Amino acid sequence: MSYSEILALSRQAAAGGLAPWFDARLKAQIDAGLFLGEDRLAQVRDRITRQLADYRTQAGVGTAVLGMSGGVDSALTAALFKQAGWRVIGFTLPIHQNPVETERGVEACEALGLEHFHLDLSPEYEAMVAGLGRVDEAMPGSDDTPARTRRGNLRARLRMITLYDQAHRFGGVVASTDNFSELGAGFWTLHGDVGDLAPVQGLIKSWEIPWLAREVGVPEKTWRAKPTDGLGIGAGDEAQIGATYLEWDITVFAIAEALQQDPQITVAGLADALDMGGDDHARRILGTVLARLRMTWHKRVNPIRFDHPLADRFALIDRTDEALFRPPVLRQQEAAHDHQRI
Ligand SMILES: Nc1ncnc2c1ncn2[C@@H]1O[C@H](COP(=O)(O)OP(=O)(O)OC[C@H]2O[C@@H]([n+]3cccc(C(=O)O)c3)[C@H](O)[C@@H]2O)[C@@H](O)[C@H]1O
Ligand SMILES: Nc1ncnc2c1ncn2[C@@H]1O[C@H](COP(=O)(O)OP(=O)(O)OP(=O)(O)O)[C@@H](O)[C@H]1O
Repeated sequence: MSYSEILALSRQAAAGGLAPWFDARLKAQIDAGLFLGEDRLAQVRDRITRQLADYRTQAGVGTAVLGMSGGVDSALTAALFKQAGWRVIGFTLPIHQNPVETERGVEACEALGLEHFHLDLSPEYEAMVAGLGRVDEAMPGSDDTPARTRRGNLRARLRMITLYDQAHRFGGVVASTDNFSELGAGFWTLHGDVGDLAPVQGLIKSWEIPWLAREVGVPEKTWRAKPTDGLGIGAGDEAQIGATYLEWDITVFAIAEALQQDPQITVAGLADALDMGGDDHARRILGTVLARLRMTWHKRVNPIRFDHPLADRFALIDRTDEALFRPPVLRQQEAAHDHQRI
């Protein structure tokens, strides 16, 4: 795998390359196998496809619906389902969208051989914003970041209402398109972005997502596109997150490495443990990453569950499902076995 390939696919090269600490760290992480080589990524792709195919036959469900935004995550997710033999139905659901994004979504449906529906949800969105205005004038009236974020989340949730309705109509499931970088950043909307099966949730956005997308036939225009939430909140994902996806992924891996070396490490001790010295840019990005992780931990365990005070009810139902009902591809033993195979 080439270092320059990672820089190109992550779009970091176009942004002027990496600052010194990130550059050195990326090279070390490539050597340590944290950034997977292309042969390993091909195995990852095959395993995900196999799991999706097994789930399809074992769970007795073969149709997936998903929103096609014109971005790489949805196109890759659709392609993986399709390769695993699913019927895949892509929905372009613009809400005051830049038409270029919608066109890319349509093009990806065509290139990947998906069935396609188009439904402009702008009127429904406007009605909802106006309706909320009856209890809260900020919703239609304010243009500050909190109001824009709330309206953005509303857009994501309106799409999800639509997709769940259509999944029911077709007797299928909603494919989830979220990735590992977004998971860490809390960069998705609760009850807006997360569907039923999430095949790319473990993959990093800077490298694994675009690499796999290119491999499985997602149009180049899409895997090269600037990542954007398309929710009208800010100027693209990276501007909103405060780091490029490559910087984000390197930093998250570095924090995990530091924790592995010293499980007692504190947030205050991280910059020194990571040898950031006087590199202000690296320290600033580390601060951004830590702040986002801290602000969003709860989203990653949503809903926060409080067990029965006198009995372990969740373990009880989990053991029952695992022993009697869960499709074999998801059972712990099978997953562990499958893990060893690759
Ligand atoms: N301590 C706590 N414990 C448990 N739950 C807590 C909580 N604090 C807040 N919450 C809950 O969390 C909610 C906030 O989370 P949420 O509603 O998700 O909203 P939010 O945190 O605003 O997350 C959405 C962010 O993701 C971005 N996004 C959205 C959609 C797609 C994409 C994309 O690019 O793919 C990105 C969007 O730009 C925005 O920055 C609160 O309203 C509250 O209900
Ligand atoms: N206009 C849209 N039409 C249909 N679905 C959409 C639309 N916008 C967003 N979505 C759905 O919400 C998910 C998250 O949105 P997001 O904008 O992050 O797209 P993406 O596919 O992740 O691409 P990227 O982040 O690279 O732009 C998408 O994957 C898609 O399933």
